[in-house]
This record gives sequence, structure tokens and C-alpha cells, in this order.
Amino acid sequence: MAPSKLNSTDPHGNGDASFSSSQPDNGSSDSLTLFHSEKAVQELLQQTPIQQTDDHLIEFSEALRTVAKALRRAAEGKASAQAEAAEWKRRFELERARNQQLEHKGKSPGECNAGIDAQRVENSTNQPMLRNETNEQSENWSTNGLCSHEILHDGETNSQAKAVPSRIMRKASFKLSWRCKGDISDQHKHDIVSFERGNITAAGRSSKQISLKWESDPQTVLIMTKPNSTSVRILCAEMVRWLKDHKKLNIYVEPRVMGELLSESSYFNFVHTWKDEKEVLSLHTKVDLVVTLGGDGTVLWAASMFKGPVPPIVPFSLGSLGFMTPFYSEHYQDCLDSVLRGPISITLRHRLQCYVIRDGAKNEYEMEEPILVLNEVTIDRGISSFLTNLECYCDNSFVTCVQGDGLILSTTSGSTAYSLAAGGSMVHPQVPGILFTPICPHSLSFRPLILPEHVTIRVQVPFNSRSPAWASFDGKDRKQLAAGDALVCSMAPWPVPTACQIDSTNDFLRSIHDGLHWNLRKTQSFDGPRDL
Ligand SMILES: NC(=O)c1ccc[n+]([C@@H]2O[C@H](COP(=O)([O-])OP(=O)(O)OC[C@H]3O[C@@H](n4cnc5c(N)ncnc54)[C@H](O)[C@@H]3O)[C@@H](O)[C@H]2O)c1
Ligand SMILES: Nc1ncnc2c1ncn2[C@@H]1O[C@H](COP(=O)(O)OP(=O)(O)OP(=O)(O)O)[C@@H](O)[C@H]1O
Repeated sequence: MAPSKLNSTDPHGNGDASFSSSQPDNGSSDSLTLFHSEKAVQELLQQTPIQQTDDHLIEFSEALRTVAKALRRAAEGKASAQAEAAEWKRRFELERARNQQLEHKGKSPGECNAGIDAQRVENSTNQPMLRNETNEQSENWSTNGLCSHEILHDGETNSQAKAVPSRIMRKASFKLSWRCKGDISDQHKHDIVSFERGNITAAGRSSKQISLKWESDPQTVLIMTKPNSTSVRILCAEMVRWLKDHKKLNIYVEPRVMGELLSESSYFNFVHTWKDEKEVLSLHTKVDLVVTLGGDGTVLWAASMFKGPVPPIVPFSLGSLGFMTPFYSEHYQDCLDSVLRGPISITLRHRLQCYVIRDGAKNEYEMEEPILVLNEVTIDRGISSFLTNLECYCDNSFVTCVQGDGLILSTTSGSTAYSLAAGGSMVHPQVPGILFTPICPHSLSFRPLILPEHVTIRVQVPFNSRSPAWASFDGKDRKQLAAGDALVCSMAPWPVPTACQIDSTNDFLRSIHDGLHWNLRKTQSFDGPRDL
């Protein structure tokens, strides 16, 4: 009988050297390192003649290939994201320089608009179309001072967009800075540690709060709502009216909500929505702000719509438990007023990026898309009555074998959700780290871990597992992991910025007090025995 693929890897961290470069910190250098590690794998395989009869070696070599492929793909993904970001920055700078030039030449706003309009027509050939984009709004934008600011483009060239020139969606720009005890400064003294004159000192970042300041007015708001709730539906319609009539904003909603609004009144014809997944993928280039109406689940849902950068989210609480929803819906006008004015305190919530790597994948086309989670990825036994058996590696060092109901890999935002119920610690959402929390481990000594943000975790279902495992992502999208399949998970480059009611720490503490009645106990009475 052929030995299992996992048995061929030393579970105590003495595995093959080609596994040791799985940490993508920097996309390009990682691509190189991973390219080399993949090459090393290839060379190793070529140098080691494989006997067709030797099942063990064949399986092992396939495992190496699959892992090397996954690592390369992760690094390539990151490198291409960085390249995209650099491209956006370049365009931004170019446009700003052009606008500054125009200002220097002393052109009147009318002249300036004319120039930009001409450019818009030219550029709009590259824009994907979104529904309900009317000329009327296009005019609004030009009179709202478009010439004084940047225009960001998608750069997509689909035939539909070419056929119908669409308006340019302008994103408001903003700046994030650290604020320390009322002092707002753009500059850190130092980020992590300082090594001045040989003395190592830690950075005093713990008391700092991230602040978002608009550099131009936000113009487009996406409203996402919890389904099947009459109160949410009523509030949504009211909010859309208010944002349009009082703030003159462009508004996007989901197709379902669009239907609900139109069934109420044709007044809502001006609202935008989208038709397909492709348009959803470009939403982040158009939307300045996302408003959620619902509970934590609606925030998770909104975050899951953005597979890349996420615009700032303003979460209104209309659920029973609000750990990520600090704003009260009764005061939505005041809240939105102050958010639109800025500056606002922000919690940058980290996400995890998860890859499912199939044992059967023979080439990279079979690799599944990464899934981003804001709370956690759970690997459990599903409906099986057998113990799960999961081998876990952190940066290729063997961590442990989970035998129990399963394992939760959670962000710090998710630390108050499923991980908490499974005995994990509650962690401030601004702490960068990955929680490693077992679910009902069949062991007296298995305690939860918190790992640093930069690690890559691999959870593998051994070949000798009695049953498959199941992965679920923020409680959704269950995927089966068969024997030999693995889940690889690391910190994603795109966090979710959520607006704070007061600040990150105050909101977090309020949520655990109000939501969980944390450490509620009657105060001890004054009378009684005491130290003299
Ligand atoms: N035993 C458990 O506690 C358990 C079991 C399954 C899923 N969940 C959680 O439910 C989440 C999905 O939420 P949903 O609203 O889509 O499903 P849902 O409607 O089943 O609600 C789950 C509950 O978890 C709360 N919740 C979600 N994220 C939270 C967070 N970051 N901090 C504190 N509480 C949070 C929600 O407010 C809700 O009350 C999953 O990500 C998982 O964390 C918890
Ligand atoms: N826009 C949406 N489209 C589809 N499903 C959504 C949307 N928003 C939320 N959901 C789903 O609806 C469910 C409930 O959402 P949410 O947690 O916001 O409300 P809730 O259950 O009333 O809140 P709480 O759990 O705090 O009482 C979640 O599973 C979530 O994934």
C-alpha cells in the first residue's frame, strides 16, 4: 500500500527545504524567492530519478509541485496587486499635475471643465457601464468642481463600454494618518523599533488612532442592507432620499434593494445598481463610502463584495449584537453628516486570505480563487460523526495535529465571534494577528494560540483521515476538503476600514460590555474583613 502524502513530510518541522519560503511579505521579492523555490523543487525532482514503481516518491513529488505552485500563485497575486496600486498612483499623480498646470495657467472653471469633459469622452471608452448612469448626473459632476480634482479610471476595454460612452465615476480622495492623544501628525517617529545610538526602543504606537480626512468631498455612497427586514427597508428608503435631497450624492444599492425601492416609488429611478459580477469587481473604483444597515452579518456581507480594496464602511446597527456596528440608526443624519465632513476615526480590520489546494490539482488552472474573510475560516467535521484530524503547519513548522471538532483561524475582528465561543481570547481588532483556536479538542492540554500577522498557516487533511473536513468562510460557502487537500491562509493585503463612533478602543470596549455583558459582577460590599 502506498504511504500517505502527509506521512512523507516530517511532522516535526524537518520537512523539505522547498517548503520554507511561503511568506509573502513583499510581492516582487517573494515572486523571485518562490520562483527559485519552485525551480528548486523542479531541480530536486529532476536530480532524483523517480521509479515508476515507487509510489511514495511519486506522491511526494506531486505534493511538492502543488505546494510550490500555490506559493508562486500567492506571490504573483500580491505582486500584481502591488503593480495595480502603483499604476493607480501613477495615474493619480499625472492627473494632479495636469490639474495643477491648468490652475497655474489661470483657466476659468468653465474652460477647465470643457477640457476635462473632452478628456472624459475619450477616457469613457475605457469605462465599464453601470446602470442608470444619466447625462444629468454627468453634468452635476462637472459643476461640482471635477476639474479641480482627480479622475480615476478602470482601464478596462470591454466592447460594451466602447459602444456606449459612460460617465466617469470620480472617487473622492482621502488621507489616513495616525492620531496620538489629540495630536494629529502624519509622521511616525518610527514604525516598529528604533535603534538610535545602539539603544533599541519600541515605537509608541499603541495609543494611536487612525484618522481619515477627506481631501475632496465624497460623492458616491453604496448602501447595503440586511434582507427580509421591514424596518431596514423603511430606513433604507428614507436614507436614500435624505442623501440625495440634502447631500446631492450618487447612490448605489444591490439589485434586490433597487427592486424594493422601485416597487415603492419611481422617485428612486436615479439610484444605481449593477448587473453582473464584473461590475461588482469594479465597484471599489466608484464608491467613496459604504453604509451598512443590519447586524455584524451585513458588515461581513459588505466586506465580502470587495475582493480587493474596500472603501470605508459606516455600519449602522439594526441587529441584536453589534460588535462591528457602532452607529445608531436613529441618529443616522447626524452620523452621516459628521462622517461626510470628516475627519473620522477608523478601525482597519485585517482580513485573512485563504486558498484551498486540492490534492488532485495537476496544474495551476485548477487552483481555486482565494477567499477573503473578515471574521474567520473554520475547518470542521461537518456532518461527519468522526473526529477531524488536521495537520497544521505555521511557516512550514509543524504546529500540531488537531483532533476534535475542528479548528478556527480567526482575525482579531473575528475574535469576538465563533473563536470566542470556542474558548479563544478576545483581541482588540486593531491588533494584527491570527488566532488559532481549536473547536472541542479531544485533549486536556490544547490551548488557543495567537500568531503574528506575517505567518502562513497550512491545514492539511491527512491521507489516512477517516472522513473529509469542511471549510467555511465567515460562516458561509462551505467547501469540502478531501484527504490530501489543504487550506493555506495568511493575512490579506486589503483590510476593511470601518468608521468608529468614538475611536477604535472605546468602540471595542463598549461592544464587549454592551454585547456580552463582559465581566459583569456585583461589586463587593464595603463592610467585611479587611487588611489593617
Ligand atoms: N458558536 C458560535 O458562536 C458560532 C457558530 C457559527 C458561526 N458563528 C459566527 O457567525 C458569523 C457569521 O455571522 P452572520 O451574522 O453572518 O451569521 P448569523 O446570522 O448566524 O449570526 C451569528 C452571530 O454572530 C455574531 N457575530 C458575527 N460577527 C461577529 C463578530 N466579529 N464579533 C462578535 N459577534 C459577531 C452576529 O452578530 C450574530 O449574532 C461567523 O463568522 C461566525 O463567527 C458563531
Ligand atoms: N445584503 C445582504 N445580502 C444577502 N445576505 C445578507 C446581506 N446582509 C446580511 N446578509 C445575511 O443575513 C444574515 C443576517 O444578517 P445580520 O447579522 O446583519 O442580521 P441579524 O442576524 O439580524 O443580526 P444579529 O445577529 O446581530 O441579530 C447574515 O447571515 C448575513 O450574511
